[in-house]
Amino acid sequence: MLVIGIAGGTGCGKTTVVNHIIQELPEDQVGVITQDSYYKDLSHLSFEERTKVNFDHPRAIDFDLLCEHIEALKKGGAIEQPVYSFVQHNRTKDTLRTQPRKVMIIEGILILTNPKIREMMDIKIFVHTDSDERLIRRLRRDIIDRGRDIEEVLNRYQNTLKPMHEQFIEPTKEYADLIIPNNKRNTVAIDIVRTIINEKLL
Ligand SMILES: Nc1ncnc2c1ncn2[C@@H]1O[C@H](COP(=O)(O)OP(=O)(O)O)[C@@H](O)[C@H]1O
Ligand SMILES: Nc1ccn([C@@H]2O[C@H](COP(=O)(O)O)[C@@H](O)[C@H]2O)c(=O)n1
Repeated sequence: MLVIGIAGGTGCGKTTVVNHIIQELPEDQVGVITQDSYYKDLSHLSFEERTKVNFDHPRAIDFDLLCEHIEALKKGGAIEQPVYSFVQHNRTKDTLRTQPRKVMIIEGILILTNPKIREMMDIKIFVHTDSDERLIRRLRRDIIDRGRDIEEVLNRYQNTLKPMHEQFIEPTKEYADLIIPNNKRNTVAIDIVRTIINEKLL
């Protein structure tokens, strides 16, 4: 199994890049795991309390479960990937049965902060987009798709997101084998990653 990690700050375009990469690749040979599915279960907190959680700190992620799942997939077993609700700030009761594939892509802001997960990756990619562009994209996306308003996004950006990005996410660029500039849509980089994957699938 070829494990590809795709990291980068919020709004840099990780999900979009992954979707473009897997387009035209055989569905039964490539799988995706998203770090967002592994936010810790916060059912013990009220909704109000959950809105105040720092979701940009590595401790917000259940890395033990993520590691366990990657290990299981590598051994050929299927996993039950949790399904996350950004509206509820919590895991839902649903899970997504995820089968092992020849190529597994793991994407998320903090995936390169964890040494054990880095070890399990064959290729580490960091998607770079300037912070002003990321904030603009995040504002639009969170208001349209994640049930937020402008105040919520800007407060979170100033209070936790920006400092956590500087402390934890940006430094992981150093671990990347490949940095994809994504201020504009980068079809060349996507084609390169697709070529690498196609070689593995031959
Ligand atoms: N290269 C790009 N140019 C313009 N908009 C983009 C680009 N890549 C992604 N977007 C948009 O930015 C928003 C955030 O992208 P997304 O892929 O969800 O980022 P991430 O997964 O890194 O948080 C989405 O609305 C997406 O359509
Ligand atoms: N309940 C939550 C959980 C996470 N976030 C934010 O999501 C960002 C990571 O996801 P991307 O798709 O943008 O990479 C992260 O910056 C968290 O602040 C949230 O807003 N609410």
